[in-house]
Amino acid sequence: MMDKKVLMRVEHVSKTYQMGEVVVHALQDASFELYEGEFVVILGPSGSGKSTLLNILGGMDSPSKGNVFIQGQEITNYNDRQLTVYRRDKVGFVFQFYNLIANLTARENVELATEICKDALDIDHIMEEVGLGDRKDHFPSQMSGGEQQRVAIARAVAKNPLILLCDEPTGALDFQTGIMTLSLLHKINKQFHKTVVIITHNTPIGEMADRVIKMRSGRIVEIKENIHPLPPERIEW
Ligand SMILES: Nc1ncnc2c1ncn2[C@@H]1O[C@H](COP(=O)(O)OP(=O)(O)OP(=O)(O)O)[C@@H](O)[C@H]1O
Repeated sequence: MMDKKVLMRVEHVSKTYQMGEVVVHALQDASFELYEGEFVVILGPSGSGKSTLLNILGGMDSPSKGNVFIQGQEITNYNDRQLTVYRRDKVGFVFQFYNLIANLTARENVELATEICKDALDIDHIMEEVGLGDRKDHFPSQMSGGEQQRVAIARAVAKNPLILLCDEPTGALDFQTGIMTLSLLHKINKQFHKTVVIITHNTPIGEMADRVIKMRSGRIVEIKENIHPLPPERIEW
């Protein structure tokens, strides 16, 4: 990384769930920073706390302990209204199963997301950038899984967020389409200088990241920097 400007800081964050008599430690004492323009993969097996961490980063959940900052502002102090604005304007979400609205076209899906946020980018430009310039008027059911995921990525990017949070974005796709999706996220990361965070249990995806945060049983067990991240096209699983 040339310029390591801190975008987010996570300090001693824990999350516990009370399940009757049992306390589940979903996340224990996580601390790390995310830099501007960085590509980060959070890697870990099922149940290791990845979604819990991503939900906290995205302001969808709050920690039981610890503090989270974005650009020096503490989001763990935000009230509900401030959290709504944070999720709406600052964070782009990409999910495993796309979560598109079935009765809206690709373009309308993107448009809807941008209508509620402040600094949205030009929709048609973004649709071109994700390779859907000629598919804008298709409905989700008329598109392949990979195309639907590209709409979801366009929707997240068009908001012009500070950070893109992606939850198993290749989880529902075959290998080839998965690689194309990762290439697109890589391009968005470089071209738009957006911080991208992917959570996955798929180890090889870590090879394309600037840094890999490894989790096990609710804890960060390793943070590894890749001096030479692999181009997504060279990843295999
Ligand atoms: N709302 C909840 N109530 C109770 N326990 C929860 C809740 N959410 C998560 N957990 C527990 O916290 C732990 C971490 O879950 P989390 O979903 O963060 O893991 P994950 O790494 O994202 O797993 P997966 O890859 O399967 O989604 C698990 O033991 C899970 O059962």
